[in-house]
Amino acid sequence: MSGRSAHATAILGPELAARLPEVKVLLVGAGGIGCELLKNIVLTGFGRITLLDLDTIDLSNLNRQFLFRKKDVKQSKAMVAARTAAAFNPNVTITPIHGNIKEPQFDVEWFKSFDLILNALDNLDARRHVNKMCMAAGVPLVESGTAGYLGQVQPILKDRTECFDCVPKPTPKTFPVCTIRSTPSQPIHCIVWAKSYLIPQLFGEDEDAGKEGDLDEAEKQGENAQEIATLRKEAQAFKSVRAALRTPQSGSDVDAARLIFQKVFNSDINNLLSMEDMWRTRAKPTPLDFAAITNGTFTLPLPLSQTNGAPTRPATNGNGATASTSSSGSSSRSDAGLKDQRALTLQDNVELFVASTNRLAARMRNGEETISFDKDDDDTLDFVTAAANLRSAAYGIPGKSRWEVKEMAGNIIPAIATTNAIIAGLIVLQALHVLRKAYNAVRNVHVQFRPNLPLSTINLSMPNPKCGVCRDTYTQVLCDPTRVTLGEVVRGVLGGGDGKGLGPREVSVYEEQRVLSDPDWDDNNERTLESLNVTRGKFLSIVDEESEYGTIQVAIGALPPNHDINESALILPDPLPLPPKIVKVEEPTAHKRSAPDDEVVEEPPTKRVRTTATSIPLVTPVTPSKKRKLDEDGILLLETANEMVEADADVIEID
Ligand SMILES: Nc1ncnc2c1ncn2[C@@H]1O[C@H](COP(=O)(O)OP(=O)(O)OP(=O)(O)O)[C@@H](O)[C@H]1O
Ligand SMILES: [Zn+2]
Repeated sequence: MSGRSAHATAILGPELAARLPEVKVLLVGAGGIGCELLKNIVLTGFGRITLLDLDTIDLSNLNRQFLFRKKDVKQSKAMVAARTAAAFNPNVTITPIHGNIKEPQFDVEWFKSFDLILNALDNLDARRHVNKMCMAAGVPLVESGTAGYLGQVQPILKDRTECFDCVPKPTPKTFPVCTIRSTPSQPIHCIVWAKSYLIPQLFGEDEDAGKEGDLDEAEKQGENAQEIATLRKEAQAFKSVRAALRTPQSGSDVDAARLIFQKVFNSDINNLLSMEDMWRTRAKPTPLDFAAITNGTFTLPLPLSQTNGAPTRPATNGNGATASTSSSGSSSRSDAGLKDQRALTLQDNVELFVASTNRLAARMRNGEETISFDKDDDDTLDFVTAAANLRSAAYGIPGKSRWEVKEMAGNIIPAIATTNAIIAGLIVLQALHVLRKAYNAVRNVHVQFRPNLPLSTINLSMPNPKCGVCRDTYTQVLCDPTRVTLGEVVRGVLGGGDGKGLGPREVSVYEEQRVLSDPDWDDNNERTLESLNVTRGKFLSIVDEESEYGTIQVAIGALPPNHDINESALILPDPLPLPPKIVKVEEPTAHKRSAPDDEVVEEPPTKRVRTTATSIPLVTPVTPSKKRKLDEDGILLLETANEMVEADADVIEID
């Protein structure tokens, strides 16, 4: 045997090796795992690869995403990775797509065009989406993820294994709103405040979007009324500050920044201090004085070594370990270590606050309508670092370096190239088992931080019978959503019964968490799918009201390009779906769904809420839009103290 594929043929066997060039594989994500994996599959001999990623290359990717070079920064990850890896093997065709996997054109039909899907993603939302599409399309998926030294590979085969949603995922870390807004006690509280409260207030969409709703709710929940009133006043005062940021500067550049500083680090804190009750059991914060800090005369009541702003405080590195620092006099900065890892003095933080505020204000004046936090956007990261550290100083909380703030605010664990490489190798091994249909060999594999047992494998579990994703019955209609109505689709899919579909039954219909109809409410039945925003790539869930049959998930696809306009605008599946009868079982203990969060329903536009807990996974809580936005960032502001979560658990979300 000779030639490029000799080794692969020897290892894989001639049959599989001969198939690989024809296998159509979709790789979703060209980041840390994606780059390693693309290299692996190209070299293994996969011949028809579609690579999809929505992002462009960032400088911070270059340490591990080795298909990229500095000259590629800001270019599409998918395009550059495809170009680089294509050169590794002349027999490969890589089709790059610069796009979001959730876009409507990537519908079930499109997923069906692949033999295998490989996920190399970094967020739950996209993973859950691909999982559902694979369940609908019946295509095997190999799911993966890493977090620092830890990693996991999970092959997902419809009806044979658990799907990604069979086991509830931990919900992101949450904090009570009052801890964030008035009584922070840890650096993370100040970071969350800067990132999820101050930035939206100053640079977000609408001055009071959501905030008042948060406070109304907090009041209803019996929070301290005086505190709420103070927080309300605080929110009102933001209006003038927002205006200052958006109007062309007349006076000194420092003006707008100083105005914000004065408000948030002085007046607001003074207001809170006026509420004596609040400070009976906790240390009072200290209002900061802009002028005194800049001219070096400001002092904090707490020992400086314990707080940020300490002139000779040891610098901490990214792992929280202390690094050696210069101790040359009280006003010298610690220039030891990288710029990002330097401990910042109070003066440094004020300077950084002014500079970053001005940069952000300039962006707003140059036409950026809103700015939100992005860990890779230096201006917002500088702003959050400075604002969080200043707030920490006021509250006697230790400060954090820019590097640490980036980690904490971005909910990130530093990626380790080696873990990604190990995981990418394991993905290929599992993918080959799947292609061989060697289902007995397929395993969940974990990479763990245990030197004597770095890898462990787990036999695959059967699907969770209660899973609201993989236990549903999937079908597809092809239609023109501008011409077909909800009623037509639902009636069509249910069919006439007698072996031709389930037949007319009492059903409720949903799109994600939105109720579109139920047995007592058919207002939407004559509306077109488009008017209900149910378009290509989305699913209609038809839920049997009697809970006798499983849920039908109807994927909405486009009519074929050659479809005659005079023909029906709806092509129904043939045969019609026949969901299985639900076998009523006692609540299993091993596979509990993650109530109560999963059971929360979003209020539909019609003010109807679904009354029964069904098999659809419901993860979006009832929230005003602002809170929703924060949720997406991985952080929830809770309204009541009894929703309190353990205060000192870490906030890192492993996804
Ligand atoms: N919905 C999506 N559609 C397409 N690609 C996605 C989607 N969500 C995430 N991705 C991609 O998945 C990849 C995940 O890679 P990785 O975890 O290494 O993240 P990264 O953004 O490159 O690195 P870091 O987050 O550490 O800066 C990223 O390239 C990201 O753009
Ligand atoms: Zn499942």
